Amino acid sequence: MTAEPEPSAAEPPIPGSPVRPVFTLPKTVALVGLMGVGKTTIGRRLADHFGLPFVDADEEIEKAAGMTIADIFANYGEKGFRDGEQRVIARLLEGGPRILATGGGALTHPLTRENLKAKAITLWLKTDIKVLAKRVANRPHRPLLKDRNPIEVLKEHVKTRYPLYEIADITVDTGDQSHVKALDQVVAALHAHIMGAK
Ligand SMILES: Nc1ncnc2c1ncn2[C@@H]1O[C@H](COP(=O)(O)OP(=O)(O)OP(=O)(O)O)[C@@H](O)[C@H]1O
Ligand SMILES: O=C(O)C1=C[C@@H](O)[C@@H](O)[C@H](O)C1
Ligand SMILES: [Mg+2]
Repeated sequence: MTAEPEPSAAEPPIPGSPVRPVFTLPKTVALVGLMGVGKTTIGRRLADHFGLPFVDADEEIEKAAGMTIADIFANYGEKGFRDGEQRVIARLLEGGPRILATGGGALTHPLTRENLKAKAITLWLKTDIKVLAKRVANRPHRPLLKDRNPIEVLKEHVKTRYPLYEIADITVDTGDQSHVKALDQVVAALHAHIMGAK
């Protein structure tokens, strides 16, 4: 599959494209949800929309550890990874508003849940696991999928993680739509949330 080009801040709006509301985000927006749902790719577009910095917890963990996520899992196990992830997310929640893409399992750590809930607007990106299974197939960098059938892993995650994602302030089901449409949904949901909170 060819990756979609990342949006550029310098690009003019496409004539006839939907006009998205522009408003200010009072705090960091943290995207949570299963692997492959779009936290990174929609997160980048969301940051571009608001002119805010984008940070990806998975990338920051790799930078901090000086190794890939697969190697962290191999050397320290999932528990070691979650502890590192907890510290990195705590650091990323300090400072001004930004868009934060979390890792799919970040909310399994109680301190990460607490911290995200206290310091960010949490937004659960959700879509059918059949769509996710197609997206994550043949991507060897996710250690939890190594030698496993993606749909089986995703079914397990629905059972164990959906109750955790339910703590999110906002839920957006993006279906199998394009990134552009998914971004519109996310911006509209944030707008409604922030207006409702005023
Ligand atoms: N709404 C969408 N429409 C089309 N493709 C999408 C959409 N969302 C994500 N994808 C594609 O699915 C793949 C995974 O997306 P992405 O890396 O953003 O997921 P993620 O939630 O960050 O996953 P992880 O938890 O593993 O980091 C990418 O190839 C991305 O382009
Ligand atoms: O769903 C998960 O537990 C994971 C998702 C990825 O974002 C990475 O954080 C890592 O591969 C673990
Ligand atoms: Mg990601």
